[in-house]
Amino acid sequence: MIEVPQVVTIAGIDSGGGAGINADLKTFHNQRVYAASIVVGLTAQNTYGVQALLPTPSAFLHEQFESVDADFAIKAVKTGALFDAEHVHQVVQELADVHFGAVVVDPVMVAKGGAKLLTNAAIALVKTELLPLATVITPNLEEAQVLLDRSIETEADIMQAASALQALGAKHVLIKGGHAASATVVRDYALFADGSSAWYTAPRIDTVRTHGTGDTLSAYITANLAKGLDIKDILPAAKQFTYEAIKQSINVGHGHGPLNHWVEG
Ligand SMILES: Nc1ncnc2c1ncn2[C@@H]1O[C@H](COP(=O)(O)OP(=O)(O)OP(=O)(O)O)[C@@H](O)[C@H]1O
Ligand SMILES: Cc1ncc(CO)c(N)n1
Repeated sequence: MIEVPQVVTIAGIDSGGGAGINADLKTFHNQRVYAASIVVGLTAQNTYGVQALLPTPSAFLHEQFESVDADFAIKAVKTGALFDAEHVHQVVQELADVHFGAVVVDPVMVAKGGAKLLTNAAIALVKTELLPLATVITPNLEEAQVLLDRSIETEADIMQAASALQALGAKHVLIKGGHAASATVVRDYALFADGSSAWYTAPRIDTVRTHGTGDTLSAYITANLAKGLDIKDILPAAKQFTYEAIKQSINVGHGHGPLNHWVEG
């Protein structure tokens, strides 16, 4: 029998297939880890945006945690869209009762089309309850600004923001620069638990086909934490994988198209 690392994603489903749990599962498959999924909510969604949301009833969310915990040897977990305060709080409580290993927190707030995937009340709980559990937190620039309630303009601001997120309890911090102003490059910044840091720079790909970029990046990180790789080796590889998945674009959908999860990892 072949041993495979096992992970779980705790997030929302995208009926359009490009983001959320759907992007996670494709990335996990690409990275040859086995993935369970705990569905926090459903979205009626396509590459234009989110048309409707349906959070999972709490009792059923609990059943999913029990089912996954009872059977699998989960080595790493990823959280994505968590919808509202009740669900954030429940996920935090459920995580305390299971043994899912490394925790990657992708504090998803808004979909590419602009729809909110996290209520304002939930944001406060992500900050106070979920963030302290994070082995790695992966906010984009807007998410970092909202979590810290400050504007982030310069690279010095980004570095200070990463320190502030670490002070709130996240072990490693990766701030993603996909939404920054530069038309030529995209720069992500990592601050590690030991205080060292790194910038990851890639050419900006001129495309609107970026549905699920953040999910793909954080799922790649989760998969490779489950394999026991070092975070400092994982992050540049995660960035490269996401870059190729955007660059080698596929002709699917009419809006913010999905990524190519068949690229070599
Ligand atoms: N146009 C682009 N060209 C190159 N790399 C990009 C581009 N857009 C995003 N990336 C990379 O993709 C990753 C995700 O970044 P981004 O800031 O878009 O995350 P996100 O906003 O959380 O994504 P999502 O919309 O899926 O939530 C980062 O590594 C970023 O550098
Ligand atoms: C369900 C879901 N999760 C996350 C995102 C962000 O990419 C999205 N658009 N939809």
